[in-house]
Amino acid sequence: VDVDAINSLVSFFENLSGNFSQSIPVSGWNHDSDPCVSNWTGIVCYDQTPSIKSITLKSLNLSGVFNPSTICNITSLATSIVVIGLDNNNLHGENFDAIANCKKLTHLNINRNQFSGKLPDSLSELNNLKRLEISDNRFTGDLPSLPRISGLIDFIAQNNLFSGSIPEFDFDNLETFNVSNNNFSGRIPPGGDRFTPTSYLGNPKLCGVPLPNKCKNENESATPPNAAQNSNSPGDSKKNGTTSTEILMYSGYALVGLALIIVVVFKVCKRGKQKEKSVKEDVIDNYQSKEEDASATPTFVSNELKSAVMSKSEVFVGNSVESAPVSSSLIVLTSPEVNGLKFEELLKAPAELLGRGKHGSVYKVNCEEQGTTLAVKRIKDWSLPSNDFKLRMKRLNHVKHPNLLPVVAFYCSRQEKLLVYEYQPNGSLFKLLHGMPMGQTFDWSSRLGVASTIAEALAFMHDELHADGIAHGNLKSSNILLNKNMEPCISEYGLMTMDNSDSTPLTNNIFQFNADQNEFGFKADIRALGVILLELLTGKMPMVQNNGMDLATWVVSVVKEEWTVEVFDRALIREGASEERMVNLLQVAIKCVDRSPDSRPSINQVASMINNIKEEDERSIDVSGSPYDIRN
Ligand SMILES: Nc1ncnc2c1ncn2[C@@H]1O[C@H](COP(=O)(O)OP(=O)(O)OP(=O)(O)O)[C@@H](O)[C@H]1O
Repeated sequence: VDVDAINSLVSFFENLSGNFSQSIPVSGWNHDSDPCVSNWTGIVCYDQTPSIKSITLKSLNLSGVFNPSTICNITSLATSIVVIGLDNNNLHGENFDAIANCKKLTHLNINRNQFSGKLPDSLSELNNLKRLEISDNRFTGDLPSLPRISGLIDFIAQNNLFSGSIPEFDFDNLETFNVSNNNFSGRIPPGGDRFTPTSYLGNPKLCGVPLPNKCKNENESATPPNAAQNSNSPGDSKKNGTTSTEILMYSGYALVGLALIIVVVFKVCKRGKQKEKSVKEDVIDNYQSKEEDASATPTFVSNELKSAVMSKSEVFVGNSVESAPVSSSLIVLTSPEVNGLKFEELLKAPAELLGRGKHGSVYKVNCEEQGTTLAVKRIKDWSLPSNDFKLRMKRLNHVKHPNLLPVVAFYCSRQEKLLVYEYQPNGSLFKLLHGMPMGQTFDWSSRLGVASTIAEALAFMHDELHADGIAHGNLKSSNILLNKNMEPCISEYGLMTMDNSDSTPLTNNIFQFNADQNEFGFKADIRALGVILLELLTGKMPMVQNNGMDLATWVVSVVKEEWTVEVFDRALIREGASEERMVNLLQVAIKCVDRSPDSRPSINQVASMINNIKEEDERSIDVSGSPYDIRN
């Protein structure tokens, strides 16, 4: 790297760190070393030519000034840098418009800093920009004409103070778009409804689809459904000038609403009184009415079940699967956490809905007596003979693996089927991958660790249960839960009907397998694991993508076009994960999702391929490799 470039980089860093007034834990960034030879912190260089490819200095508590002129006015840097990442510091901006000279820039990330004022118009001259992240700052004023950047894929600008209207982006080209929590006003431009309301929420004067508040007319700004009519802020003259017809109309609505509320309250009171009466007559009714009282804590089961249980109250504790009659009893399997658990306690415990899946709902239930928190799954539409169910539970109860979440108790009657698990406090892999706040990273080695752990656990289960024909049947990232040590655990093994992603007809009864279906179940698990690997690699959700394809089909089509690197999660690219090993894992995933079940590898082959990649990753001291291959 030439001397001019080194001097400029040093002054760039001086500015960032407030002229070295802070001590920042970085190596290099001095006049005496070469950024590419001495591996300056946050610098990635090209392989062939010793020039700077990316500068990433995030979360270093830098509280000086980001002055792009120091680097973008130096030709050798301006024509080589593609990534600038400075997120999560305390930086202000200076000479920001010089950023336009860094013409090769594809990624600019300055999320979570202290930038204020207008975004410079020159930003829209960055023709190569693909991802612009400026969220959580204090930018004000109109957005520059960013739609001029034809290749922009991600625009992340939430939590600022931008105002004016949203420019007409080419929304079809955007993958991520977020302008929530700003002061934008007016109609959301055409095509903006490709994104969900969360991309726009928190802009009270914004209107139109996908937001619930409709625009009044062509040029009108927002009319939020519950907008306070007494707003007297400047610019609200239209609202203050509400016509008498409108006042009459709103009063009419209010009167009708009031009448409805009175009728409902009257009915509720009447019902409450009737209940009160029966309370005195019947113990079970007493229990029910208490539960229905508005002040009672919500629980998770129906009142019919409660009465049935309260009247029968059979509870079997310990390893009682063999001996217990199945109907109307909670069968507590071997788990020290829930020993002594009584069904009544479970039923009465406060419950909170965690989510509804295809096969039922899951509740978080706090059992104070046991000092434990459980997750109870209520299964819907499960017409399985109780004895088959009991047999399967018995078999599954004998196969234990540290990364497999066991059922700790279950209940099975004609009315209800419940599965009880220990509550896992750290959510699911799905949430970790797709529900994390922007910028929070799930790094490559952790992803590889998760992949290998799941594959190992699945291999163990397949080995143990192959002869019984019990595959997982519903493997997906929302069924991979993270325990208190953040280790992945497979949940719901062998309990559900299969997710029929292979479009092969299946029986409804998971206990009546023939040989082909047996094999099919295991092969379906391999495909499901392949999809999880693809989620880990791409960071994308498994469902249908914007282009109408599911994740596996999309990845395979991109790879066929030889655009392999395009599929990887940008967070991994930014982090500098080894492209070679990502490609290796991608190859494993593609084998797993092969359309033909017979062409898919066995779980032992998959586990061993992933382990090899992981071991290679651990061995490598990959400090000089170029992780970036961003196509221009
Ligand atoms: N033991 C548990 N601890 C913590 N959260 C759990 C537990 N079991 C399930 N959950 C969470 O509860 C939510 C609903 O789970 P559920 O299994 O019903 O959904 P799903 O996996 O999307 O669908 P399904 O399994 O029915 O096809 C999910 O977010 C899941 O991660």
